Parts: sequence; structure tokens; C-alpha cells
Amino acid sequence: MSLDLNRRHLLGSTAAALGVLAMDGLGTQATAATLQGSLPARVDTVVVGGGLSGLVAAREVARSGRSVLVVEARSRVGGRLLNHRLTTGGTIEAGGAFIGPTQDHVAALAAELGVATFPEYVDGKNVYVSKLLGRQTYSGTVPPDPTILLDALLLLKQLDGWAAEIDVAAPWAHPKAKQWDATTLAAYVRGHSVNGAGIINLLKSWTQPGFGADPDQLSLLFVIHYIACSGNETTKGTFNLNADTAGGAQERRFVGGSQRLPLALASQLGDTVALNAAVRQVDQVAGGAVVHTARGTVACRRVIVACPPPLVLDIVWNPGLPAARRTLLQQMKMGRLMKCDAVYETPFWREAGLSGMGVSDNGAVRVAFDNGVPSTGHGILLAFVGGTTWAQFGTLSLDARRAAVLAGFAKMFGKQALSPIDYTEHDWTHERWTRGAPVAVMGPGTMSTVGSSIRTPHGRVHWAGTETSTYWTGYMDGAVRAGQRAAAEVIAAP
Ligand SMILES: Cc1cc2nc3c(=O)[nH]c(=O)nc-3n(C[C@H](O)[C@H](O)[C@H](O)COP(=O)(O)OP(=O)(O)OC[C@H]3O[C@@H](n4cnc5c(N)ncnc54)[C@H](O)[C@@H]3O)c2cc1C
Repeated sequence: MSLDLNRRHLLGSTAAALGVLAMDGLGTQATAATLQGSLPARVDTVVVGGGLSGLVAAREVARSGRSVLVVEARSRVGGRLLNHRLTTGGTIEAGGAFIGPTQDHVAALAAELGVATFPEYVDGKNVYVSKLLGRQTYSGTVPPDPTILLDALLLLKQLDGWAAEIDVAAPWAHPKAKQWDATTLAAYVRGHSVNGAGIINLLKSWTQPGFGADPDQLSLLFVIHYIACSGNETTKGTFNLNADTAGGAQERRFVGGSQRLPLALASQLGDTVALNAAVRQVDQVAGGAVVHTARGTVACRRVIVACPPPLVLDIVWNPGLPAARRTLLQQMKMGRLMKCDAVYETPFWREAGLSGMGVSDNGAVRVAFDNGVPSTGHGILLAFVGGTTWAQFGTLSLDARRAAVLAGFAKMFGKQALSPIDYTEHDWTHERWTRGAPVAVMGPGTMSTVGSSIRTPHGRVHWAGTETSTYWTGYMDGAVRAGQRAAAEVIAAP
């Protein structure tokens, strides 16, 4: 079966557009152009997972003239990309949202799909809330806390220096890989700064949204590699490229929400995307593979797996996965993260000369962003609640958590923050087919021992998904890159 992408593209786009007009619902968009009825008996390549990475991979395979089928467990495409239509108007993201410099693969995809971006609001001062020092405003990356400032700047310089030495495709090969991988980010900081506890606490404002984890859960090597990945082939990754708004990974957002990317790809792929088709078993047989899904069985030449690492272990593998890969997957844990948004009549903080960006060393809101969308005049504040902050607040009742989040916003931006016109949140630890967010992370002793198996094919099975990317692993850009790389492997293979 070969795929006529242009014809299907047109059909798919039309179907999706009709869906939008009819119901203006994402559910409709997500299913309008997908395969109904039985699955094909045989295709060239089966792609497991209809997130950004799997859909990009499928499109590349289809473009090479080979037949492809995406089998997606959920009743929608997009995986960790999920738009949320606010009752007060406008669309925000429950999952991945921001894009920044050097994320050129996702930027090129968005441009091709006609999905525009707009700059994250950054005018005015940021706010820092500290138990010891109270509330201050500031500009730049590191809050002006004299108890940590010097050590924090030295630490970031050190991390950037090490990141510059790392081969992003083989961090385990660095001469100090074992040494760095024997410790955590927190343990390193504790041993190399005057106020280690203060820096570790402040670093949570970066690690909790970025990894869904705390500094004492992250291998130092893994963190150095993550920083090295925050660049591209011509620009070295740095902490600032990863952590900043303007000039960093939080610089821009997508008009209409990031889920427009997978929705548009699924429209192009049309009825080569099958929803509600969770893969349960993959058998490799002579000359091919057989993929068993909740909607039936498909034979193929090659398989691309594009689901989060821990989810791969839910699948029965015949033959079994190699020991190194199994260990890697067992040790890569999804972070714990939820996004909480409060909507206000107006972005009152802007009028007060504040950017809406805030950092706190305590409470439910360790980091806040202005999450306003240009299509409404409303103000929106976003809090990432991750890692141990998630453990403390993510497990409360909705009312108690809402109160804690609004109190956190109020400490940063004033009492008006206590009276939103809407409040919404999304906890990714509850998602059966993601089981955490934003990324699968590594503690000590994983990357230097079994990390090198991350992209090694298992016979006819190839690995995509953002976690397998060299640059911007963990991000949308990494998902696109990984999908393209896995497709190239499959196209080149006999
Ligand atoms: C809260 C949050 C905030 C984030 N913020 C950002 C950000 O600002 N910028 C950024 O670039 N990135 C961000 N990310 C990360 C970004 O969303 C991901 O890197 C990216 O979307 C991953 O795409 P993927 O295709 O690799 O994986 P996924 O999106 O996880 O897709 C995997 C797919 O596989 C499916 N699947 C799983 N198991 C099976 C199975 N057995 N059979 C069939 N299908 C299966 C899943 O349902 C899913 O659709 C964020 C993520 C979250 C959740």
C-alpha cells in the first residue's frame, strides 16, 4: 500500500476543517481525519504513538512513498500537546507550549503548517518572593538574593562550561561522565557552595517545571547533558537558552495553541492514523513484525516506537528487549507536573509594570508566567506545580490547591490575584498514556551505564520520541528531530 499524501492531505484538511466549523471542538478535530473501521492487514511501517514525534516520523515515511499506519492509544492525537479552550474565551495549553531560539526543527514545521507564533509577554520586572527577604522585583535570569547570588552565578557558569564539552549524541563518552553520573545536581551544589540549601531550593524553580523533579532526583550528568542539548548544531546549549523567556526556550508560543501542530499533521496523514489503538504486543518474525493493538493486528516491515520511555515497558516484546534497554526504560521516570492557570478580567500586573514572571522559594507557585493569549483582553497567570511541590499540593483537593495557587500568585502580584474569573488545571500524573510530565528523567547511574542504548534499534524496531533526541530532548523540537531521525533509519533499512 503506498500513500498518496497530497490527496489524503486535501481530504484530511477538509474533514478537519468541517469538524472545526461544525463543533469548534478539539475532539472533533482530533478524530475527523483518522481511520475508522478495521486496520489494514499490512503496511510498510507501523508507528506506535500519535504524539508530535510519531506523526512527524509517519509523514516522513509516507513522503518516501512507503505505506504507514500510526496506532495511537488515546482517542486524540498530540500526546503531551493538548489545547484547552477556556470558558472565558481563548485557547491555552495544558501541555507543551513554549518555543525558543535554536528550536529550529519545530519552528520550521510550524511555519510549513501555517501555525504562527507570538512573543511571550516580558515587559516590566519579574518578581522574587523569598521567605527570608520578602518580595522584590528584578530583571534577568537569577533573582537578586544576596544569600545565593554569587554561588548561583558561579554554578551556572560551571554547568555551561561542562555542557560545552559534552558530545550531545554521546554524553556517556565524556571522560568525567562516570564521576558526574555518580552524583545528583543537589549533591554537587551542596558540596560546592556556601549556601547550598538556598541554591538547591531556588533551583527547584527551574527543575520542577523543566523536569517535573527536584535537584536531588537528577543525575548531574543528565543535567549537564540537558543544558548541552539546549542548542543546535551551530549554537552551544546554555542554561540561559534553556531557562530564559526572551532569548530562551520560553520566548514564544503558538497562535491557537501548540496542539495545532499534531492536529495539522494528522489531517495530512488522514486515515493512516488510527485512534483508540493501544499497542499491547510486538512480535518480530522472519522478514518483518506483527503489531497487536486494541483494534486488531497489523503486519509490517519496520516499527517506529514514539511513546514515552516508561510506556514502552507496558508492551509485550517478542523477542524481549535487550537487557541494557530494559534497564534504561525501567530507570527513566516520568516527572511529576501539573499546570494551573487563573484567568482575570485584565492583566492587572502589566499595568503595575510587572512581566507576570515570578519565582518563589516557597508555596505552591514556585514559578509563574504570564499566559495571556492575544485573542482576548483577559489576563492569565500560569503556575507550574512539579516535583516535591506537586507531592505537596498536587495531592490536595481541588479547592485547597486552587486556594494555594491563588495565594502564591497574590504574594507575587497582589491581592487582585485572589479573584480570578476562571481557574483551570491539568495534572499529567493522571494521564494513563503519559503518566507524568514533562519528560522522563534520569537519576544517578543510568546515563553512563545504559544511556548509550537510547537510540539503538531492536531488530526491526526503531525508537523515536523526544527523549531519544540529541538536541532539545524533552521538548517539542526534540520530538520533531527524533521523528525525522527514526524515519530516516526506517527508510534506509532493507
Ligand atoms: C505540562 C507540560 C509542559 C511542557 N512544556 C513544554 C514547552 O513549553 N515547550 C516544549 O517544547 N515542550 C514542552 N513539553 C514537552 C513536550 O510536550 C514533549 O516533549 C513533546 O510533546 C513529546 O512528544 P512525543 O511525541 O515525543 O511524545 P508524546 O507527546 O508523549 O506522544 C506519545 C504518544 O504515544 C501514545 N502511546 C503511549 N503508549 C502507547 C501504546 N502502548 N500504544 C499506542 N500509543 C501509545 C500516547 O498516547 C501519546 O499520544 C511539556 C510537556 C508537558 C506535559
